Amino acid sequence: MTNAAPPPPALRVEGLGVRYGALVALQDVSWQVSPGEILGIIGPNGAGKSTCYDATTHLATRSGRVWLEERDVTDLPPHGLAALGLKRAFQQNAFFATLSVRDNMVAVLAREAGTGLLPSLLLPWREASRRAALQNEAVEVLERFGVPRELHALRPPNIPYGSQRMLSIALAFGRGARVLMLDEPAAGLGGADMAQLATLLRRLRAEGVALVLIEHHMDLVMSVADRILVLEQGRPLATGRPAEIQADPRVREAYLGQAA
Ligand SMILES: Nc1ncnc2c1ncn2[C@@H]1O[C@H](COP(=O)(O)OP(=O)(O)OP(=O)(O)O)[C@@H](O)[C@H]1O
Repeated sequence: MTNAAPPPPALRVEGLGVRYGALVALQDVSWQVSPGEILGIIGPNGAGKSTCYDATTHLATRSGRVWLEERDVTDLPPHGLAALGLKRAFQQNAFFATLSVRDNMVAVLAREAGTGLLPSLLLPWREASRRAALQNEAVEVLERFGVPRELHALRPPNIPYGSQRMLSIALAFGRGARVLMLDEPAAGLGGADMAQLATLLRRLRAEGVALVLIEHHMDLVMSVADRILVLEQGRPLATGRPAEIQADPRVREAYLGQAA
């Protein structure tokens, strides 16, 4: 038997720290997530979960280092990280409210496909076939993320809330992600939508995507996550498998007890 080295994590962060003036919002936070793994990040309100995302995706001024696979990407800007496959969906839905669901998706796919304006102007027939291909791709991605075809011509504010959340994730994923970071995707979702979300997360994991999930909805995070990191007051409190986290008295005191 050979002792093959384990594959590198899809994303690794080390010693992340963020200050807002005198407030230390995040201090010495390290974690990693592998391809085909779901890491849950939980903690009480104000524990630093979203700040941890901002630090990872370089939306905040921070200390520490970030590696995507084996590449040190600490100094890359957020769009540079996204171009390498580190994608993030935000807590608030963010759409172009005046475009249809499908055209929102087309806009993301077109940006990622990155064809310049000049070829479009000089070769209009090529532009028409490119648009048709993007529209087909948009329909495929939307259906894959559980946004049914009958909603594609509507504007996002006019579709059911559960579909809006799935659309947000589809828009973040775009043409693909190595690492997908979701910030409270289950917020406001009811039973059937929650089940659909859990199925989607498991499917993406099975496809090899590394998922990071900030979530207050304990049933969801405990049922889908492979490992959980608990933050409290900007610091790591515990990491482990869901059952270990649920049994940890420090966590129960800091968070689960409070949530009960
Ligand atoms: N832009 C900012 N300027 C100043 N303080 C901030 C800023 N963003 C976050 N904070 C503070 O940093 C701390 C961590 O906030 P953060 O939003 O990361 O917590 P959280 O764990 O995501 O909370 P929640 O579960 O309520 O979303 C809080 O004390 C918050 O008030």
